[in-house]
Amino acid sequence: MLYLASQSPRRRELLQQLGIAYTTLDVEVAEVRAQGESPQEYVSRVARDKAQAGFALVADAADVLVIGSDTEVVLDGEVFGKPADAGQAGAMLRRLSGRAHAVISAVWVVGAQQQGCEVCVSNVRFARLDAATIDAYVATGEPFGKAGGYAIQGRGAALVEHLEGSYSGVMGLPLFETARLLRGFGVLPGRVCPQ
Ligand SMILES: Cc1cn([C@H]2C[C@H](O)[C@@H](COP(=O)(O)OP(=O)(O)OP(=O)(O)O)O2)c(=O)[nH]c1=O
Repeated sequence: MLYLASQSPRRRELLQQLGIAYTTLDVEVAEVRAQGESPQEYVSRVARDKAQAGFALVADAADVLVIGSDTEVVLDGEVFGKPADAGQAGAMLRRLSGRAHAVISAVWVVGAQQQGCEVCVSNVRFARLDAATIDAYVATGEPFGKAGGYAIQGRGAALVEHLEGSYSGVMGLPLFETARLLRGFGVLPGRVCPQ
């Protein structure tokens, strides 16, 4: 039985693209970067925490696998989570304007016998945004609940000049990496051949 430990509608929608049956679990984990933790270590740890919190809810059932994922925007070593209010959203978008940033997405699969993870890093360059563009975008409400205060799958697409990496990873669940991981657990058939 496959579970997705996520309340994110984007992740639920993305996982459906792989054509596998799964059930969602609502988990709440603290997203606080520990001292000395690199952005990548932090994102991976939070994704693992989510998968493990989900696993704790269903561990009694047989053959359980739980997916957990986390996505953060990173600029100059600083991790941008989800903006708490319009002021924070505007400040994040001003920082991202005219520059490239990394979007790190980690996915963990946790089972009783086995666990594994993949981390996906994409590079996103924003166009230079004037104050009116930022204010109008924040006013749409789209930045809320999104790492870095934008949604590439929504109106935020108009801010993104260039993407190198994984579109699904930026959106919240890197599907190539997730599928590769699930093949390793026998949830999907076949395997990805080395180059
Ligand atoms: C950069 C970017 C992020 N996001 C979203 C994906 C994630 O939902 C969110 C990052 O927050 P997360 O903390 O990774 O996830 P979440 O709290 O929304 O969901 P859960 O922990 O229950 O799984 O930002 C987009 O939808 N589009 C984007 O372009």
